[in-house]
Amino acid sequence: MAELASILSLGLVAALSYAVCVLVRYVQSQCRIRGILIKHWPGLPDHWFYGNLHQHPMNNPKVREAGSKEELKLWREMDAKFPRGFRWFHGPLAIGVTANHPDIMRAVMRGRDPKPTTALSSGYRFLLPWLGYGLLLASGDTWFRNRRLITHAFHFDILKTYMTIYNKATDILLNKMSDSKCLCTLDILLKCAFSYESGCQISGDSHPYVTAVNAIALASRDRVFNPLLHPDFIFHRTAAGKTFLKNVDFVHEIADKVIKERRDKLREKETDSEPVKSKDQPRDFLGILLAARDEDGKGLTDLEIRNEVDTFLFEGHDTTASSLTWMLYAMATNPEHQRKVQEEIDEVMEGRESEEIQWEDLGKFNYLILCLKEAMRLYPPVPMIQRIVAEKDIMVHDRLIPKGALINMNIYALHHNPEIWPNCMEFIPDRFAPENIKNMDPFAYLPFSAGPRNCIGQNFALNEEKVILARVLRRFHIELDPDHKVTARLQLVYKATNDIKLKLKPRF
Ligand code: HEM
Repeated sequence: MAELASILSLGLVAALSYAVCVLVRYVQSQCRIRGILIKHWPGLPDHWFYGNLHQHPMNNPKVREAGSKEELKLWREMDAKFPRGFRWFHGPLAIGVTANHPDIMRAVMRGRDPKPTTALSSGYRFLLPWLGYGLLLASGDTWFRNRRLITHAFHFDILKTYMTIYNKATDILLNKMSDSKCLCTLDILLKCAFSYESGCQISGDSHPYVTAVNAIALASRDRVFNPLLHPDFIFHRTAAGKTFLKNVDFVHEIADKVIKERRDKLREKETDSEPVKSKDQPRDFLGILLAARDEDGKGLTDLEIRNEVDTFLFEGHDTTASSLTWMLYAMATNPEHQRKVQEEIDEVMEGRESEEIQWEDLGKFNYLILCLKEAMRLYPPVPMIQRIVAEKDIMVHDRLIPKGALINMNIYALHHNPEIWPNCMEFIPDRFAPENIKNMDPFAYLPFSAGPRNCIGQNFALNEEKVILARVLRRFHIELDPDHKVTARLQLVYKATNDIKLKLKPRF
C-alpha cells in the first residue's frame, strides 16, 4: 500500500514537473516572439499582462453590453496610422500581428497555417466546446478529408434545387417582415441543409436556438477581453462559464435531434420492402454527410457529423443574416442606389404573375450584386479571423512574422484601409464594376476569406441573398426609422446591437 502511494506521488511530481516545463517553454517562446514583433512591426505601446486589450474600447463591459462604434473607429485609426499591418497583443500569451493589408493576407491565406485552436488566448479555442473539430476549426488531414467529402454538397446541381425553399421562406418573411429577418436565414438553412421543418419564422424572435447561439457568441467574445478567463479550468467554474456550457449542451441537443430524426427516417426506408434507391436519398447536406465515404470506404463518425452540423448551423445562418441586414441598411441610407436596384429588379420581373425568383434570374441582378458587395465591404459579416504561423516564418514588406505568432486577419480593417480603398466610408458600388475590379488586388476584398480555407458556403449564401433581397426590394421601398439609433458590435459576426429598424413602404 505504502509502495503504491509512493509510486502515485512520484507520478504526480513527474506530471507536475512536465506541466511546469511545458508552461515555461511556452512563456519563453512567447517572449521571443514578442521581442521579434516589437523590433519588426509598429504598434501601440503594450502592457506586459493585457498586451493591447486595455486600449480596446470593448474592454469596458458597459461599452461591450451597449455596443458602440468606438471599436470600428479604433481599427480605422490604426489603419490610418499603420496601413501596412501592426502588432497587436491579446493579453500576455497571444502575441501577434494584425493584418489589414492585401500583401499580409496573401502571404498567410495562400499557405496552410492552421486556425489557432490550441493557443491559450485564441477566440477559436473558446468555440471548441460548441463546434468541435468541424470544418471551421479542423486542421491538417482531418480538414482536408472532410472538406473534400463536404464540397459535393455545394455543387450547382444541388444549389439549384434550393430555389423553391429560398422562395417559400421569403414568402413567410414578407408576411412577417417586421420581425423575422434573422430567422429567415435559419429557416432556410435548416430546410436546405437538413430538410428540417423548424417553423422558426412562425414561432418568432424568441427561438431558443437563436438565443443560445447569441449567448455563446457573446460569452466567447467577452472572454477574449479577460485574460484571467482564458484558461478553461477557471472559465468553466465561473457563472458565465457555466451558462456557456449549458447553452452549448442545448445547441448540441438540437443538432443531435436533427441527426437522429434523419437516421430514423433512413432506417424506416431500409426496413421497407423496396431497397433504398439513390434518387430517394435526400440530397441535402445532412444526407450527403451521412452517406459520405472516403477511398477506404470509411464514413464520418457520429461526433464528426455533429460537429459539422453545428458548424453549418452557426456559419450558415448568422453570417447571411448579418449580410442581409446591413445590405438593407445600406439601401435605406443610400436611396439613389436603392432606386437603381429596384429598377433592375422591375425589369427582370416585368410581366410575371408570380413573385418567385427563378434560378435563371440570379445572373441578371448585376447592380444588386455591386451593392451587396459594397455592403459586405463596409459591413463585413465576418469581421475578423485568425491563423497561427505554424509551418515557417513569414516575411512581408521586409518584416518578419515568426513561427508561433498569431495573425489577426482583420477583415474590417482591410476593407477600410485608406491605402486600398479611397473614401473608404462612402457607399460606392461602382468600385466592383467589371472595369474597376480588373485592377483590384484579389486579397483586398475578403468577405468570404480566400485560399484553401475560404468559405465553402459562399454560393449558397449569395443565391439565398439574391432571392430574399430581390423580393423584398421589389415589394417595398425601405427607409430608416429616424427615432432609432443604430449601434454596431464586431463579435464573431458583425451585428447591429439593438437591431436596425426599417420603415417599409409598399411600392405597388
Ligand atoms: C454572407 C454569408 C457568409 C459569409 C460572409 C461567410 C464568411 C466566411 C469566412 C470569412 C470564412 C473563413 C473563416 C475562418 O477562416 O475562420 C468562412 C468559412 C466557412 N463558412 Fe462561411 N460565410 C457565409 C455563409 C456561409 C454559409 C451559408 C455556410 C454554409 C451553408 C458557410 C459555411 C462555412 C464553413 C463550413 C466554413 C469553414 C470552411 C473551411 O475552413 O474549410 N458559410 N465563411
